[in-house]
Amino acid sequence: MNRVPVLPVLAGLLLAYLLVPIVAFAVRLAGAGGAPAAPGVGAALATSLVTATISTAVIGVLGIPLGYLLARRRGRVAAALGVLVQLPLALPPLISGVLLVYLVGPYAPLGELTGGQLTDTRIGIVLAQVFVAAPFLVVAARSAFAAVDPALLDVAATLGHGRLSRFVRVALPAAGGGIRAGLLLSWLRAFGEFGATVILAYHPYTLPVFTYVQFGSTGLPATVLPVAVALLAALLILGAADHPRLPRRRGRAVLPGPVRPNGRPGPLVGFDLAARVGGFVLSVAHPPGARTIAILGPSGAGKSMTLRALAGLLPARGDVTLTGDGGRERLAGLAPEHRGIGYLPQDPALLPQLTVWRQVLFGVGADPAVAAYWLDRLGLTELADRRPDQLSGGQRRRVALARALARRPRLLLLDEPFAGLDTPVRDELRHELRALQRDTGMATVLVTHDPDEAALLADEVLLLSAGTVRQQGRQEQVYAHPRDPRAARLLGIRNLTAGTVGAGGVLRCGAAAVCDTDLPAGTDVTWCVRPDQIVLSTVDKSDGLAGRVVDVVRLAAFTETVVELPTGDRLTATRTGPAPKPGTPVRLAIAPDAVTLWPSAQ
Ligand SMILES: Nc1ncnc2c1ncn2[C@@H]1O[C@H](COP(=O)(O)OP(=O)(O)OP(=O)(O)O)[C@@H](O)[C@H]1O
Repeated sequence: MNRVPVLPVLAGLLLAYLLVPIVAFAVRLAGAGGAPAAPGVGAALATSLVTATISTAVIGVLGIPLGYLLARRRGRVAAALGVLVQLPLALPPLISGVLLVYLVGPYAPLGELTGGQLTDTRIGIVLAQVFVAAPFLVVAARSAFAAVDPALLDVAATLGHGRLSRFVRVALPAAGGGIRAGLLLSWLRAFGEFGATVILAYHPYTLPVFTYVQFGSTGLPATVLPVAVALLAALLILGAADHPRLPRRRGRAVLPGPVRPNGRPGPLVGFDLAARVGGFVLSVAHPPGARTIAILGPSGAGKSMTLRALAGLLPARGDVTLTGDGGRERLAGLAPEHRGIGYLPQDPALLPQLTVWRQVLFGVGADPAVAAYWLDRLGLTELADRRPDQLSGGQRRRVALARALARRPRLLLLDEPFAGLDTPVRDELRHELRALQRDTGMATVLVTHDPDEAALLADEVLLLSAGTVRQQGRQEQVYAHPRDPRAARLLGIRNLTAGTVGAGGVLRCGAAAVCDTDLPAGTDVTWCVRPDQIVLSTVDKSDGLAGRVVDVVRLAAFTETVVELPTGDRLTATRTGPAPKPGTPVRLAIAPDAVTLWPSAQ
């Protein structure tokens, strides 16, 4: 049995219902050999075209900012306003007209003030059309602005763009498609407006009012011409709006000679910040003494929030200080556009409509010669005329970096800048950033999950967990002496093993002594040793920890050998030479001073 194609049938039914009256009208018109004359139809059409266009302009100028603000604001007031602006859509237009009489009618204050000019004039028609048609634009603009990636606006702020500039240069182009659709709907609604207009401005006739008058006085035949004119005008406008927009042709970017920015060392960074977002409380501090800081921590620890607070994008109590040649500068209270801080969020947040070259010049005060230098340095010069959708992930991140650097920021904030990139690109970019830090002395705060990346790119490490600092200090110091097992885990330190201090303060693992401690016997501890500090041997020795190889992982530069001890604990040792096969009995020698231990109470 053939199944009925349900969806096409349903869609076809509605389509037929929408189109058949128009087709029937066209057939009738053709059969009659034209439409009888309708004196005044030209003037009515002109009135409708002019007033609909003026109304749409008014709606655009006022409604686009309203849609933007409604999309950006949260809370009950914004939600209530969002509902209220849609009210004219729900009201019968006649009632909208009656309501408007209370505002602009001849006996209302505004009507009296203007000598009755607001009714039965073209102004009256525009007022009626704006009231009824504005919600179409506001609703469309609001959802278009709500869909704009907030990271675009954040980055624009850190690139020096104030509120108005962010609206005009970032939000408007990004929401352009939705706004255009809203403006078209508003125009069409204004063009076809009848109910409110008939109450507020019966004269001069608009096309719908003219048609109604013709129908009432002479009957259906007299409406043929106005109906034909209205259909033609609406079709022409719809056709023009649907016309594919030709891509703007731009010449190739002409880059100036690159100029290397001066290499003055950046400021020392310090901060003491507290913020609350929803139920999450952030409290982070770092004394001003470092130029390159890495923030490490598990997912959800508050790392990105810390960067946003540093950039001024997240309201926070406390202060950020930059200490340089000119003394100590406090940033508290400064808007992000005035902080002079470069910010790279997890997403590169490139503006979709701009080429690479325009992208790197987007920052306020970006120096073209310096921008050309960074494009060259980051291998992007050949890509200067491409748009973001024509770039790879690594290239996009490079562009975002060049864009931030073209403004010569005092401090660069990087939120997991290399996450998701493949290993060669990640390594290349990491080393590029390290070279950049070395060459320019630029201050950076880097958020990362990767302890190796932190070690490569920062002198200081800040370990964050659940919104608070667990440990902070010089990178080598923190790596050598994690404060507790949790900090060790955050640093990616392996070989964390539980044990108990034995007689004479000796820590044993099974029968073998690991190291001496000054702890009383019976103290439970967690101890660790770095994999590269374990010497693994297969010769039959009596000293060291006996165990059996359970796994061998051959990495590019070395081999990891996982050894299971008689206690069931597993230790990993790294070596560069060949590794014993799984199952081989081995001995592990550990220098006592390579062991770090923490009493379990910590
Ligand atoms: N708008 C919000 N409302 C409520 N809680 C939020 C909001 N934004 C973030 N959070 C919470 O704040 C905490 C910190 O978020 P943050 O983005 O700083 O984490 P993170 O350390 O950068 O994590 P990741 O490494 O996964 O990016 C998280 O627990 C998150 O769920």
